Amino acid sequence: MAFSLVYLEAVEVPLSATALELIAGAARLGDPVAVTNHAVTPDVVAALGAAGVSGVVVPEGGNEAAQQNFLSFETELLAIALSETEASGVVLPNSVNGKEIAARLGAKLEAGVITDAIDIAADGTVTKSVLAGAYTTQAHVTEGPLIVTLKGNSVEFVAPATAEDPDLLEIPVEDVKPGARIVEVREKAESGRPDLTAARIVVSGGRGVDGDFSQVEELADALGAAVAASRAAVDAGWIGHDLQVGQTGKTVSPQLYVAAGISGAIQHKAGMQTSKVIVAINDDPDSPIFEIADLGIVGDLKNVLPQAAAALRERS
Ligand SMILES: Cc1cc2nc3c(=O)[nH]c(=O)nc-3n(C[C@H](O)[C@H](O)[C@H](O)COP(=O)(O)OP(=O)(O)OC[C@H]3O[C@@H](n4cnc5c(N)ncnc54)[C@H](O)[C@@H]3O)c2cc1C
Repeated sequence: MAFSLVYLEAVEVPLSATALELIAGAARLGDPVAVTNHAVTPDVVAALGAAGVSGVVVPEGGNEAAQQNFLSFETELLAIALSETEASGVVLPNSVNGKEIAARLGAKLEAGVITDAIDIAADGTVTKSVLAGAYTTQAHVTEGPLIVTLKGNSVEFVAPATAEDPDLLEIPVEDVKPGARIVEVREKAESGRPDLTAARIVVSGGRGVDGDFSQVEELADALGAAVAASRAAVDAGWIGHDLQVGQTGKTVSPQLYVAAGISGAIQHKAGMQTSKVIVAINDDPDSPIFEIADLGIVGDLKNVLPQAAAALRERS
């Protein structure tokens, strides 16, 4: 049987559900060989063997270089592991880092990359859920080994009847020349507001805020709510990406979602339409956001938001 690689970001005993699902995904393509960017203990190797992994690849001499190299170290490690094992594909987690490594590896090897996979078939056909789950598509790479990032909870892991006794291969990773260097790490200041995905109330602003989130924040603070945003507001640089709601942002389902100056594009709705009560504030009465709103206020958010915040403060 041909080999496949599975990239594991962290491996410890017991193996996480994510690691086991990734191993199961890789096993569809071949005999799985685990690759990780740090040294592993014998009990980790044994646990990987029990999960059906036939080989474990780690960097020789540890991963000190990995800390400085913005994932080019991991990319290089996987590229060498691919050439050593002649694996038919690499399965990575569908995380930010997993996708970044997949993209770098694809560019380096001129190989096809498929992200957001929910299934992998033995012939390399990959199933993806797209447009906020509205469609399922199947894709096949046409160049190089298959590089795929697999979403969590999509492939079931079944423990093999017999454990493997994996070989541990330490690969020297050289010549990783960083194109950039981290010069300072600053902790983000706490906003004091609830975490967006756990908040019971969310006040969200879109392009309609026109660069000024202060009134959105004022209403959020009067309600004890989290602040969120549409992608238009995030792309304009008015607020951080971590607060984006929607298909390519966070999915929220609070008791109350206030959408101010947001038109209600399908990609935004994908992240908030299961909210219990939706209040929309928009100056265009024909805006699609009103189709899903429980309460619609047609008006300029610059008038509506401060009035709502003042009324709430009077009550408290
Ligand atoms: C692959 C893909 C993924 C995407 N992922 C996301 C995602 O995760 N999240 C997301 O949000 N979008 C996403 N988008 C973008 C999405 O299609 C929309 O472009 C975006 O949601 C629009 O943001 P908006 O509603 O803030 O802006 P607009 O659509 O421009 O709407 C602004 C609204 O504000 C109203 N308005 C203007 N001024 C005022 C005022 N003073 N008072 C009251 N109302 C006012 C306008 O009437 C309008 O309805 C994605 C798009 C693609 C193609």
